[in-house]
Amino acid sequence: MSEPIRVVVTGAAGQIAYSLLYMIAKGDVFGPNQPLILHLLDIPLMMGVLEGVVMELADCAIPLLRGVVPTDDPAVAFKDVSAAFLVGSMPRKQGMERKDLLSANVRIFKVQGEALDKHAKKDVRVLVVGNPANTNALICSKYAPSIPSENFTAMTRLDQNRAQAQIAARLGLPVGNVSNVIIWGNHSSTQYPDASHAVVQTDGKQLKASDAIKDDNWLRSVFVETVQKRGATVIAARQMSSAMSAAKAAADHMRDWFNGTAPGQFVSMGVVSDGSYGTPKDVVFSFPVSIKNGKWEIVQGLTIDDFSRKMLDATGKELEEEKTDAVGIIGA
Ligand SMILES: NC(=O)C1=CN([C@@H]2O[C@H](COP(=O)(O)OP(=O)(O)OC[C@H]3O[C@@H](n4cnc5c(N)ncnc54)[C@H](O)[C@@H]3O)[C@@H](O)[C@H]2O)C=CC1
Ligand SMILES: O=C(O)CCC(=O)C(=O)O
Repeated sequence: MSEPIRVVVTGAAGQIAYSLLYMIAKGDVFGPNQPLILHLLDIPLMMGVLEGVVMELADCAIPLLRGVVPTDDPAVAFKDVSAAFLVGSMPRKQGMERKDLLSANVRIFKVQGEALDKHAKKDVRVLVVGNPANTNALICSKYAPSIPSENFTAMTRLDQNRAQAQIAARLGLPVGNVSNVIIWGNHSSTQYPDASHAVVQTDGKQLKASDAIKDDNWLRSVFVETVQKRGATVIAARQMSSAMSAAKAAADHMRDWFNGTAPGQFVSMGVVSDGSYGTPKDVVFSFPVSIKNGKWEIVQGLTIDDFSRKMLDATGKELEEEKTDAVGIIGA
């Protein structure tokens, strides 16, 4: 067994963390041979609740979990961490867009960027879950200049998982038979769930998802809108935002980042854009990536048709606007 690594989860007393902590502690993310010490950050008001979470983690009796550090101090929370799940922030309520959370949440990511810069390992891998995730990740990275910007990512894996599930349901296939669905752009209702490069395994053969579905109209309308609006649909049903599925997606994202993707397979992550596919530079844009040796690379050379071009442009424009708003809020 290797030495324990330190992993921080912020918003540790909240709903997503309640599912996520167990997954991390039992080895779903860093593997069955990687012991870890969990750092749990929340706000002072939540320290009583967090104490209960710490008790439950102890009562899970998980051999890989070698220590738990509950705290309301970012300096303690980010000390020497190798991986950071930045969940802590306010979730939206019914009727809000995720960008309405910018004024409440973006300052959190400035403070946490500064704390990561001072206290975390320089190769820390950061996943921002708290909404609006893409722009929060960008701000976090800006305030952590000593950590490479490619170490900051935003979560669009939940959208990817939702998209795979929709295609699997449409074809009556297990979800594991669907791969390479792409989420482009923002984790918002402008995101572009794109099945045009997706593949499915059916009757022992690999097919393009669009050839199996044979309904391009559905793929460009109902499918896109269902995935774009799924977060709001869950809120309307649960009166709370998605949590179990968000935790699973966060675990999937970080596991693939640490372990890599299979040859030919790609996954979607919000990463600082280099302008690939004509997208705006220096916003956190979700792209298809492949991952090897802990490094992601944007998958290049995919065909972008006129429909896709419009969708990429719309979500890119929203990200540029959010960036301007965020800079305004932080500067104010
Ligand atoms: N990117 C994605 O796909 C998804 C993002 N989300 C977002 O994740 C965030 C968390 O959602 P939930 O866990 O359901 O919310 P929650 O309200 O149950 O928990 C949030 C926790 O964060 C804590 N918190 C607030 N400010 C903090 C700070 N400065 N430092 C540390 N902790 C802080 C709160 O005290 C609370 O315990 C929300 O912004 C939500 O919109 C949720 C689902 C999917
Ligand atoms: O939609 C929301 O704001 C709730 C959480 C979320 O981001 C999601 O479910 O996709």
